[in-house]
Amino acid sequence: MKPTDNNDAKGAPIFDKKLSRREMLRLTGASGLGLLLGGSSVGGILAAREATGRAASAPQVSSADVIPFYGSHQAGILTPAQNFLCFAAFDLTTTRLADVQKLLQSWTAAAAALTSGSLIGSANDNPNLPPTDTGEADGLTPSKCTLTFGVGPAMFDGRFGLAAKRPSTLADLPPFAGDSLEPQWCGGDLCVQACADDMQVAFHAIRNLARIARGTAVLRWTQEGFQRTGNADPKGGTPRNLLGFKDGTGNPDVTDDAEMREVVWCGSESPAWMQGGTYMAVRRVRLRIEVWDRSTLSDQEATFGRHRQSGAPIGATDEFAKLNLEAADAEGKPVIPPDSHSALAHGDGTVKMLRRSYSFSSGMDLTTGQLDAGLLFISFQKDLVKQFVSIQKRLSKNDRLNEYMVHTGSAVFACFPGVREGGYIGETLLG
Ligand SMILES: C=CC1=C(C)c2cc3[nH]c(cc4nc(cc5[nH]c(cc1n2)c(C)c5CCC(=O)O)C(CCC(=O)O)=C4C)c(C)c3C=C
Ligand SMILES: [Fe+2]
Repeated sequence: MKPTDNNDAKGAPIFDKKLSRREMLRLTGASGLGLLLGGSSVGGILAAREATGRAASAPQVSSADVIPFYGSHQAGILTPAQNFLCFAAFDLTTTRLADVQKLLQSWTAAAAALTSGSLIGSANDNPNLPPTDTGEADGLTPSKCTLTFGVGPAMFDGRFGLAAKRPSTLADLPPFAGDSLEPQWCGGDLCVQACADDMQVAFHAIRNLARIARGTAVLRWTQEGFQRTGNADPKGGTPRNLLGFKDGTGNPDVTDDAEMREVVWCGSESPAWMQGGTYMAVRRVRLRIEVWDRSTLSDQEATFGRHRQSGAPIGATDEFAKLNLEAADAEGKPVIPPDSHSALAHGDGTVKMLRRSYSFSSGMDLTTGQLDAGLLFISFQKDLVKQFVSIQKRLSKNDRLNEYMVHTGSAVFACFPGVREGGYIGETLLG
C-alpha cells in the first residue's frame, strides 16, 4: 500500500511510526477545533481528554491507524477501502453562503479530530453542558477513518450565487434504461463519505457532523456499507460482492500517479476550484439475490465474464489477466460474452473510472419478504459525462447483470481538492 497523498510534511510516509499526542495534534490540525467550537484550543482539548480519562483508557494510537486528513487531495478516494462505510447526503436549510462557509469550517476542524481519534471540542467534562462529542467512539482507535466531502449540482441552483461556477460535467445523471429511482435515495446539496475499519467509528463521525450542521443542513439520506474485514481476510485480497464475485479487480492502479491524473484527479481542463478534486458518482443498486441464487454457476460466470472462484476472465486462471475480448472458441464464439458485465464495462479499454463500492444490507422488504441488499456503487472520475455516463449508458441497455439488479438511488458530487492545515474544505469554491 502506498500512501499516495497522505505523507508527512517532509514527504516521508507516516506509517509504522508511533506518534506523540503533540505530533498527532499537529498532523490532524485538531488544535483549531476548540476555537471553532467555542472552546479553548489545544489546552482545552488536552485538558478535556485528561479530565475524561480518555488518554489513559484509550489504546495507544499507532500511525498505521491514522489516515491524515490534510493533504493535496482528500483522503478516502485513493485510500485502500476500509472495512465499513457510512455515507450521508445533506440538504442545506440556509440560503446564506456565509452559513455554508461556517459549516464547512466547523466540519474541517471536526474532521481533523474525528480522523485522529480525538474527541470533538473541549466541553466534554462540564456537568452543566451537553458534551460537544457524542461519546460513542471514546476510547476507540481512529481505525483509518477518512471523511470525504463533496457538493452536489443543486448547490449551484441560484440560492448561493454560485450558478456561474458549476462545472458543466456536474449535473444530475440522465435517466438510464431500467432505472427505478426512489427520491429518498437521490441527490443532496452536500455529501460526506465516512469510511473506517470500525462501523462505530464511521457512524460516530457522521452523527457528529450532522449534529454540528444543525440549523444549517439536515440529513437527506444515509446508507451504511461493509466489505469483509481485515481479520476475516488477512491477505487482503480483492473483496467479494454479495453475488460472490471479486469486485474491484479491473480498477486502475492507485499507486500510478500518471494514471490517477488521467482517470481521477481534475487538472487544468477543470475550473480552478476543482483542480486536485474529483467527481463522485453514487448509485444505490439493489441486487435480486434470491433470483441470482437460483442461477447456475456457468450463467453467473457468463454474466460477469469472469470465473467466480479466481476472479480471472473466463478462459484465464490469473485474476489480473487482461480481458481478451477477441478470444474465440473452436466454433468462433467469443470466450467472454460481449454482453457480460466486464466486457461491456471495459469497452475498448480507453474509458476508466476508480470504483470504491460497498455492499449493504438494509433489512427486509416487508411486501415481498426479500432482502433489501445490494451494492452502494461509488466511483471517482475526473469527468462524469465522459466516464460514468458513457459506461452506464452501455450497461443499462445490454448488461446481462441487469436481470439481477435494479438501480434505486442516484447522486453525483464534486469532491473538493484536499485541504492544507489552516484552510478549510471547500475553500477553493467558497473562500
Ligand atoms: C457505470 C459503471 C458501473 C456500474 C453501475 C457497475 C455496477 C456493478 N458492478 C458490479 C460488479 C462488478 N463490476 C466489475 C467490473 C467493472 N464494473 C464497472 C463499472 C460499473 N459497474 C467497470 C468499469 C468495471 C471494470 C471493467 C474492466 O475494465 O475490467 C466486476 C468484475 C471485476 C472487476 O473488475 O471489478 C464485477 C464483479 C456490480 C455487482 C454492480 C452493481 C450492483
Ligand atoms: Fe461493475
